[in-house]
Amino acid sequence: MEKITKEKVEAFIPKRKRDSYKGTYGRVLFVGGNQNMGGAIMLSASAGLHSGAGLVTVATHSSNQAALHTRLPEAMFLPMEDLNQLEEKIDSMDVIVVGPGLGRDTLALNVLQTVYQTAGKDQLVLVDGDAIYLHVNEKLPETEASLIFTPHLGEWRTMTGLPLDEQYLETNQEKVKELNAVVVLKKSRTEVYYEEEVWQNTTGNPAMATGGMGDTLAGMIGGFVAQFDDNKKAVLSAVYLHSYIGDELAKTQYVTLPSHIIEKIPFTMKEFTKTAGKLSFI
Ligand SMILES: NC(=O)C1=CN([C@@H]2O[C@H](COP(=O)(O)OP(=O)(O)OC[C@H]3O[C@@H](n4cnc5c(N)ncnc54)[C@H](OP(=O)(O)O)[C@@H]3O)[C@@H](O)[C@H]2O)[C@@H](O)CC1
Ligand SMILES: Nc1ncnc2c1ncn2[C@@H]1O[C@H](COP(=O)(O)OP(=O)(O)O)[C@@H](O)[C@H]1O
Ligand SMILES: [Mg+2]
Repeated sequence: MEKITKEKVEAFIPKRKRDSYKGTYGRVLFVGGNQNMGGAIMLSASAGLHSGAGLVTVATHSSNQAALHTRLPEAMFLPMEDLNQLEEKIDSMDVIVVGPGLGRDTLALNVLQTVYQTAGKDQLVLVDGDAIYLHVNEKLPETEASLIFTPHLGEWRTMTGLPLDEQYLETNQEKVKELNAVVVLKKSRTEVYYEEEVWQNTTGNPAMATGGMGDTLAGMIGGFVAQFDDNKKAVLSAVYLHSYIGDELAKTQYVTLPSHIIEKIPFTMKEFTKTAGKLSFI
């Protein structure tokens, strides 16, 4: 098992190109947030934007529209209930993050079915939160898209049937192979199962144990894969930076809110490119 370290992540984060524009940094669609959990998808989308995604659209329940526009004017809105609009939008996206606060009802299932059916082989779908639950418990069409799952230990138990005390590296690897996907197994030292490789995070702390923290990580991963050339480097960097920021904040904060992490993402990315205090592009 390889460790994700600061030195590696410093080398992974790309410098922005002088001749670039928002389209260069990816189009990301965030899908989730029912009437009770709009905050989950807003945190996720906010994390994606603060991570550098060029264009962010949020497909969420209509009741969340005003809150989304108030909290995150940079994001575009799409009513999640309109499956035709959702299908049309998916076509032009690079990355789709689905699941935070999605719920588990019929609408949620229809939304996830639409995402799986519509996403193509050049697209990447990150499956988190309630979308993991639905993936395991409901009948869904095969998708052509590449998949990243981001389960916490409870969700991984649901996905694999493995009780916590049987979740060894080897048993996990077998399950990952069956899934044919990348798995980010979230815990105090998060593990990334990427093809044959397993990476272990070296940052993170219990001040981060706050609702919405995983939604935030999903958004960071979505934002990073949309703009990095290499998906593996993107996933590893997001996992590391999310918890690195958590560790920095925990030096002065007893508890860390997801929105505190989100605010720090652009500053920490700048620090990691070792160009702090300079306007440095390539
Ligand atoms: N502001 C918002 O809108 C927010 C919305 N949110 C949204 O809520 C939705 C449901 O997500 P969820 O993770 O809360 O519930 P669920 O899938 O039922 O899993 C719980 C089960 O797993 C277990 N378990 C959990 N962690 C574990 C661990 N580390 N190690 C071991 N076990 C662990 C846990 O165990 P227990 O706590 O009972 O001991 C229980 O059995 C999702 O869409 C999410 O995005 C939240 O993000 C909050 C903020
Ligand atoms: N004790 C801890 N040490 C390190 N990281 C933690 C700890 N508790 C929670 N986290 C991190 O917080 C996130 C929790 O994810 P998740 O349970 O999906 O949150 P939510 O669904 O509420 O957004 C994960 O990234 C996990 O690694
Ligand atoms: Mg979660």
